[in-house]
Amino acid sequence: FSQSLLHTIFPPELRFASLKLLHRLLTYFSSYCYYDITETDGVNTNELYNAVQLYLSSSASVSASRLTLTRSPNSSSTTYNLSTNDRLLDSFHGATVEWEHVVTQRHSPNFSWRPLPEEKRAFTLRLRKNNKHLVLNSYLDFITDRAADLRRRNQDRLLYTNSRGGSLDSRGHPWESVPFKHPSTFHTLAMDPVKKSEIMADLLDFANGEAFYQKTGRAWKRGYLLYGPPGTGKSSMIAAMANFLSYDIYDLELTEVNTNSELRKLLMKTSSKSIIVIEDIDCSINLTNRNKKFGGSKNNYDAGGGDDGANTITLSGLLNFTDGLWSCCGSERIFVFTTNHIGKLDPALLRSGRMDMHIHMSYCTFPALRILMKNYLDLEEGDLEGEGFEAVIDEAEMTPADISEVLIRNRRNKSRAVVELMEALKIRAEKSGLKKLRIGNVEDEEQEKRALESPQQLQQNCVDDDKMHRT
Ligand SMILES: Nc1ncnc2c1ncn2[C@@H]1O[C@H](COP(=O)(O)OP(=O)(O)OP(=O)(O)O)[C@@H](O)[C@H]1O
Ligand SMILES: [Mg+2]
Repeated sequence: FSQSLLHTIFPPELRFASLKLLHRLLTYFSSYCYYDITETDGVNTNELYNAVQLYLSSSASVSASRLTLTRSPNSSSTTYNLSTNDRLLDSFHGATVEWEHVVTQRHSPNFSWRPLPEEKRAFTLRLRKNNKHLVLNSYLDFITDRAADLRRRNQDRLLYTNSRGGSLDSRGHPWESVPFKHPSTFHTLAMDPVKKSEIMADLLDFANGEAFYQKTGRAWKRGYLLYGPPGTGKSSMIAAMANFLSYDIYDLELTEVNTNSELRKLLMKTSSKSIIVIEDIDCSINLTNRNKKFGGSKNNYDAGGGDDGANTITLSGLLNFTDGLWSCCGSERIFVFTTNHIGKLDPALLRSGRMDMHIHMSYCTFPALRILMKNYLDLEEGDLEGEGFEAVIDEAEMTPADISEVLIRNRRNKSRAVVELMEALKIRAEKSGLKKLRIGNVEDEEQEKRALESPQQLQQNCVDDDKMHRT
């Protein structure tokens, strides 16, 4: 009505100015004030938007009349969202507020640095002016806490990966995510119980240690290095950690990252309460020389700090990622590196304070075997006594993965499982005993042999040796 009135009264050049004035007047006399919480601030995603969305989805499921329901692929939880431009009333400490979900089409600019989403989304919060102090202080904090709580309790945790190789999705995220549903827990993890409870206590200490980290001036993060042969449960351990603390996992594929600055950007886009994982760190990139640029020319040396202009990723870039100023954007982060060969790693990665805990995932030990037997076959401690497992298990050097293979195969017949496992262990123990014996003897006998044997015989021995090693 006012608009058409304006059109008739004012000449075109004054219309815009008078419209603005009218709007101001209306705002001035209105008893409400409005807060827009947009999905992005132009560059970064707005955490508050996500928090409001989650918070409203919990109360929306009961009180709103029209909702948008979504379920992402593989997820087991439904998300309720306010439909486009729909409203919802909420009350906080006796004050009533109104939320509206505003979605508008974006007029795409002719030129943009990166793809922008087609729609602009925002929540608008309307409340009475005299309740303003409530919102600015406690209501928004309340929503953020509540959302974090909800996320942890009923939403699937997420497994993120940077497999897209540096390109961003339509919302500007470098990470892709799927719901994380790995069933591994500390209960199912077969390892020395004492070491296991040490790790669990360490994790709990970390998660509850905000005040401690604050007091000591340390960034609230922790690093674990898991090392050991393949199939000893390094990946299972990471899943167990995530399930234990209810953290999200960021699985960082280093080979997909081209520059140090890309690495930094990836880090900036991780959320708190998360585990950042780099698997097989010795294989991802050649991390032997701290100063050398990988893939770049050999004469090219990095000054030591993270070099932005470089087209390659360096060890110092990686160290800055875990350790430098950037590592504490956000908080409550756990870094986990895994490797099969700890000897191949640069000492810079191993020095104290960098990776707080080095965890050796060893071949299956007797206490670990007991856990596997209990989980796979429901055999109690007493059932294993007198079977003689203790005598061979350490010698056999079988991984928990190998052992669980045997147990799965025979899970319907417990006694056969025990017998078959015993056989397998004995064979392996014999072999590894033989191997050790040979290695021990090789040095003493080598010269003697050389003197006695013909060149052909010597060659044959080498082939046999090689086969033995491979088996
Ligand atoms: N300690 C363990 N406790 C229980 N199960 C285990 C353990 N170690 C291995 N397994 C079983 O073996 C499989 C392989 O283990 P996992 O992927 O965790 O090994 P890994 O150490 O990460 O190996 P890689 O070095 O090859 O990545 C798992 O699916 C799991 O079922
Ligand atoms: Mg693994």
